Amino acid sequence: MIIPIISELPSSPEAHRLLSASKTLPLRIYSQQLCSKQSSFDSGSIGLFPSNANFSEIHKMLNSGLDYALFEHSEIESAKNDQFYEKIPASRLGLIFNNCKLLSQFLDSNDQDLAVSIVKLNTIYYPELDMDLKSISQKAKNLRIIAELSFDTSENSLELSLQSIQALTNLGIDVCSDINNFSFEDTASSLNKLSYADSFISSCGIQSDRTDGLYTTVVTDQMGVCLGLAYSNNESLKQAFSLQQGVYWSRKRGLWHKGLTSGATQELLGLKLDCDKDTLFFTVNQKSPGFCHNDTYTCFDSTEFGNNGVLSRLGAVLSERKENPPPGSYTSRLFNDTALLNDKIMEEAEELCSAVTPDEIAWEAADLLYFMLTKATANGVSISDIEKNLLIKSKKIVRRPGNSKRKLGPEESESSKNIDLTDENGSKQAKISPDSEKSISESQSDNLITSLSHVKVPTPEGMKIEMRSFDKNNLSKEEINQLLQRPIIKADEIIDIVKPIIDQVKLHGDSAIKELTSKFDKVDLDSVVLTAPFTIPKLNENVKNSIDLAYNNIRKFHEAQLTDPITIETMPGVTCSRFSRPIERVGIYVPGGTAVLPSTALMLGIPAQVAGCSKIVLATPPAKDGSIAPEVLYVAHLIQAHSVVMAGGAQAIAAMAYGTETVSKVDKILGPGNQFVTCAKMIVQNDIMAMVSIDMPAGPSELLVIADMTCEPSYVASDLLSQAEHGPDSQVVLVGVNLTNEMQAEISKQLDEQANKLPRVGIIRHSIPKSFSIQFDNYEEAMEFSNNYAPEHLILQTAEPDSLVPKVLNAGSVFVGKYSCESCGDYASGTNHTLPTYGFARMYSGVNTSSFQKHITSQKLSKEGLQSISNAVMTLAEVEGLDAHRNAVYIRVKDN
Ligand SMILES: NC(=O)c1ccc[n+]([C@@H]2O[C@H](COP(=O)([O-])OP(=O)(O)OC[C@H]3O[C@@H](n4cnc5c(N)ncnc54)[C@H](O)[C@@H]3O)[C@@H](O)[C@H]2O)c1
Ligand SMILES: N[C@H](CO)Cc1c[nH]c[nH+]1
Repeated sequence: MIIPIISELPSSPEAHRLLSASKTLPLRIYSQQLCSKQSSFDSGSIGLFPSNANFSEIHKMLNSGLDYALFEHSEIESAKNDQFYEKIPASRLGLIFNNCKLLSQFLDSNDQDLAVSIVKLNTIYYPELDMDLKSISQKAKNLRIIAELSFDTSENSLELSLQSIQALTNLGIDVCSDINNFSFEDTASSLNKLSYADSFISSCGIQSDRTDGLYTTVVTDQMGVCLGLAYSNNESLKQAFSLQQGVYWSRKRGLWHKGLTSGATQELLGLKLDCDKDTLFFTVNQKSPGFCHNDTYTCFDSTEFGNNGVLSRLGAVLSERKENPPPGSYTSRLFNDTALLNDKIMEEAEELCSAVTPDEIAWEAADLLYFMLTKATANGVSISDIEKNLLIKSKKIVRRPGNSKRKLGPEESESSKNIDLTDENGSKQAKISPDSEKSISESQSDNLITSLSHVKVPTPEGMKIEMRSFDKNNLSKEEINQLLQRPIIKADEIIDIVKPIIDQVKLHGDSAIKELTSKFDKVDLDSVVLTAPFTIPKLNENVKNSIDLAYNNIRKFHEAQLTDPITIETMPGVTCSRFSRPIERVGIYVPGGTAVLPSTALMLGIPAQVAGCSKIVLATPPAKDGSIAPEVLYVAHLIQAHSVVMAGGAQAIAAMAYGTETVSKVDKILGPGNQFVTCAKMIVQNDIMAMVSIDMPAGPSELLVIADMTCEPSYVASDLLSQAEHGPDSQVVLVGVNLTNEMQAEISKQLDEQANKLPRVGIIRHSIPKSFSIQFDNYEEAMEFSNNYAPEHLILQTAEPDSLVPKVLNAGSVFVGKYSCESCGDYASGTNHTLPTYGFARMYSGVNTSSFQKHITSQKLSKEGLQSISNAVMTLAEVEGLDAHRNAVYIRVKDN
């Protein structure tokens, strides 16, 4: 390929055109002077330097994307600079030799690897006479050899020069020459210049493998999205190169300047050949609507970009929003509100740091990408600009150690026993001192207000795992209110994911469930439902006995919740009663994304069975091998489930809400789950067509422990960890009543020690920094805080825990005294573990027997009863202007 040498900035339109054409070629050489004017380099840039050049400058350039640094070999030799070869990495070094002999000698005597060599051929070159060059090209297999032609520009010699270029190309040697030796003008030869387009053709070495002699041409955009296939020949290629546009050879119509009539032109950005030089690769900036004759962006997908081009599409949409902001567009709002955009970037970055599972990480990374690209677009930076920088960074020869700018080193925490949560901008979030006096200065409090409930920085490995610690005496009312809040859930974004899933299941039933299960759970199901009787693999005896014990206790407690009908005579002859009836068809969701939960199957199935529901449908995600855990199947058998739906997430909820070919429709759906499950429950509950109700909205698990000086520190720590291990968003709270610093330090030590021995310590490193302890002076204040927080689980580890129970106003379930650990309630004591979270304990109860029942009232009035109530009913009906109501009484009493 031809490699132009560029020594000065273009001053004429022709020079500009030559320069921009040079940038489409794979390589170009810049003088030192031009190199020092560039802060970053396009891919394929080579710099020409004297041997006494400042090496730190050259390093900077290599770090900024310069591909190779070139030096005159003779200068290095004469400078006797022994360390020269140590200064530039061999893979980025090139040497210029004055003739073939010198290069040959260098190759024979020097074990120095080179990336590039340039051999100066000072006259018109006749390859058939130069045996040296032939032998060098065979000898130097891994070395790129470039011949510098000093053209004889007399008219006859120009033709010879083109022949030389072609002959060198055939030897696998590139040709470089000063860009001023070329011209795009038709009259190039009369100007004593070489035609740049002809030189390009002669040097590219393309050969057709087709009978019609055309060159297959792959066309992509800057992001590598394939737009389609076209054909070229020498004529079209010359046009493409000289116009810097997409010009091809149509097999039907001949020369085809893409978009000349439709306006969908292409700016040519890059031109290269494939490995065996029979296919061209054009990189273009495609103008709208696109490359395809069907007016789509690519020829391969009717949806414009297809899956491969999602980032391209996002880039295009962002640019479009910037140019033509539609009213009410959120992106346009971000363009105009830099502070909001910066806040969103920080928020999403923190969420990405907190993400643990691959799904969460992909989700959060996508959010962050959107906001990052919005910032880039707002400032005129395109995705290909970002890619260019990634490429430059990948070429760095000197790298920083890669330490974070955040002060989170273990040494620092060891020495100061403080965690200094300094954010990327250097602003303090909160200074935490577990063993020393807690204090939050005035100046910190502003930051604290935004960060108290939203600390998302996980504890790095090797650092002490500890909760943030506060004293209510150092906090304002507003700060205490901040602590009571749970993290904000991004409902809109989750709805955008869940709604299409529900619609898909509604529309395509079982086949949609199979498709979604394959997508999200990576399981290909043959059938969606297992129907009773179930085939249960043999269970370990101890496991089976434990499930049986739990079943009996939970059943006893839930049977006790069955209520007798109420019958009462409100007035003589007026009898009112209330009785319960089971909800006939119920769906119970047993989560299974990160853990198998037979205990949740017990907690939901037993009250349903006790209530007498006639059809219990259990849904749970299948394991990777498509099976359902034997423990869950055993529980399904114990609770006499009608069927097991082998699906999870929103698709399982939709299937039970609407029914499919094999999944039975239900009247109520109960059970916990992740944000997709919860969102789907909320959506189907609001769809009148589904006619389905739900138990309650659910969120990540929570626990609040109230402890005084009589508590056992190791028990407190173990309880906190038992809920912190559920998920990265779980929150645990220690409410201390007059705990000394020593006691707090002991609980903190126990927490760290126990956490580090747990297999789920990775999750705990996320959940514990989101958790906190807070100290109060008395039980009243502690209870008030707990009631305002409304925890899912409340543990009382105090001297007289029973005395605090009457003061509990809001909580899902209470665990009284130091032996009542929360785990017992999770599995086997008898109470239910499906409980309201997120503060919903203020108005919701946990799942219980009545969750599976409805209560029906009835009444019976005697003649006397009607007589005695009639005046009141008719008067009130009159007040409301509802005469038909009044008349129904009047017609009965008028004759008496
Ligand atoms: N409050 C309680 O009583 C209680 C009891 C047990 C579990 N939990 C909670 O339930 C939750 C269980 O969550 P889980 O994820 O382990 O199981 P899950 O069964 O709730 O969710 C798993 C399903 O989510 C779907 N899903 C995953 N990624 C998705 C995506 N990107 N888009 C759409 N759908 C996707 C998949 O279909 C998968 O089957 C946890 O938060 C846990 O703390 C609460
Ligand atoms: N603690 C959970 C309710 O928040 C339930 C559970 C299931 N398995 C263990 N625990």
